[in-house]
Amino acid sequence: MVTTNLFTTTIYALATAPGRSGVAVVRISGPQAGSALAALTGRTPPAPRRAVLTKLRDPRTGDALDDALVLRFTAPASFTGEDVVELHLHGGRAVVTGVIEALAILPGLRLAEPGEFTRRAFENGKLDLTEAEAVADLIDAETTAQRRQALRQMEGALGKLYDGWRERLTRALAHIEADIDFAEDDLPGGVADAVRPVIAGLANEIATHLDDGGRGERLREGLHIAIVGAPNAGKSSLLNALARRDAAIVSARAGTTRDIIEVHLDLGGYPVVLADTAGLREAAADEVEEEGIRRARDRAARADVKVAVFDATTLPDLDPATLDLIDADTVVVFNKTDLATDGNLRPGLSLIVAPILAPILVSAHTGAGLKALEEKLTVFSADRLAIGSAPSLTRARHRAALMECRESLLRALDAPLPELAAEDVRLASRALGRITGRVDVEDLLDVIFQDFCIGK
Ligand SMILES: Nc1nc2c(ncn2[C@@H]2O[C@H](COP(=O)(O)OP(=O)(O)OP(=O)(O)O)[C@@H](O)[C@H]2O)c(=O)[nH]1
Repeated sequence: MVTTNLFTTTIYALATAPGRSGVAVVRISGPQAGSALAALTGRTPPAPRRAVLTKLRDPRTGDALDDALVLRFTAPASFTGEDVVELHLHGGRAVVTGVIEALAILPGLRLAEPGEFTRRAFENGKLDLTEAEAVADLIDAETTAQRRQALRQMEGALGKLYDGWRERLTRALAHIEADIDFAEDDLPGGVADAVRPVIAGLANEIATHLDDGGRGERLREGLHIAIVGAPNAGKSSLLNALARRDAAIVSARAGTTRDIIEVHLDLGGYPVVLADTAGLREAAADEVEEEGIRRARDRAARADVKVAVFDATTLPDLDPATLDLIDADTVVVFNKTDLATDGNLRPGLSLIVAPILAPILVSAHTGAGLKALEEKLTVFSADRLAIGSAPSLTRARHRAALMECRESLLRALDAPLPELAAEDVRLASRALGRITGRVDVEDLLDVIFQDFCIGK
């Protein structure tokens, strides 16, 4: 990775959300940042890291643009590693537009691309790639658990773990290469006994790290929960009650929901994508409903957790198609308990015997039992998403690189010649280096940083 200042152009962008706000921050980064500030204030820039209230003027007309708080950081002690200026403006549209237009005419300055500030921070050696990704995750974090994971990764937890592994591989490689250089005879034989446990141990650690149920990736995206059940069981009503808004259409006509309806919820700090699905029945009214049922089954199969809804008024009959979908990842719900009788509930409850599947009695109409349902879903979410003491990988690209690394290590252990083992260890080390961006990642950068917004 390059650690000197690479860029000759200076970039600027609104770093806060567009639109009207109390304060809007425009960020400028690059060698012209200080002179851009001088052009707007008509004075020499203030001392670094001291907030100063100053008048900003259009350099062409002298027109006052704002009374702003300005802050300057000098390279390399800044977020990007370059000279950086932050203009804390009054967040009116005309103020922001005036300042952006004034910056646009200054020589050597241009509007930043999405993610370009963070990309410069990476390219100037201020962040590794996992930390840069965590900046995007922190900005996107909608729940407490997501924020915690992003902060931990931004502070370098994942990068340090992979760098530590890479260091161990570098030492193992040196050992293998020394064996090759100093071997008296050209005897066949793979990895020396001294190095073997290091490589095998690391392959095991990587396997454990990979075998985490995808919790880091799921925590970023949200746990997928699908509500399934017979037509008219009250699935849409339940989704609306949990979302506290009318996201799905409710009607007394069976087969109302035809496609998947999704809502994003925060359940006890965990992000959840709750999906309403078409009611399961054999005889679909038409091909649209048939397709809806196919999608419902598909969603149920892919969901992390299912909520199987039964209409309590039809107990002790249990819809067989819904029963079929129940497994250990299912929360069973008897809905419409406001209408159900003892004659329905008592025999109904005795039907589902596994304690983990104990039905929760709810009424989407009165709200009875919804708290218990939310609590149960929160327990399921915590079980699948809670972050442990070791950091979790958070992206498919981390997973792919770690699998590649592990495969190379296993090959190294089986290699018939030390030269071949050395090559495999080199490949393993390179796979780890690609996660943190320590080696040849030029092709990845556009993909990674395009997910950022402008100004980040
Ligand atoms: N009394 C009572 N009625 C309910 C309850 N939940 C749903 N309903 C009614 O049951 C009917 C069907 O509700 P929906 O939420 O549309 O059921 P659904 O399972 O989504 O139906 P499909 O879209 O056909 O699969 C509507 O008339 C609702 O008002 C409940 O807890 N109590």
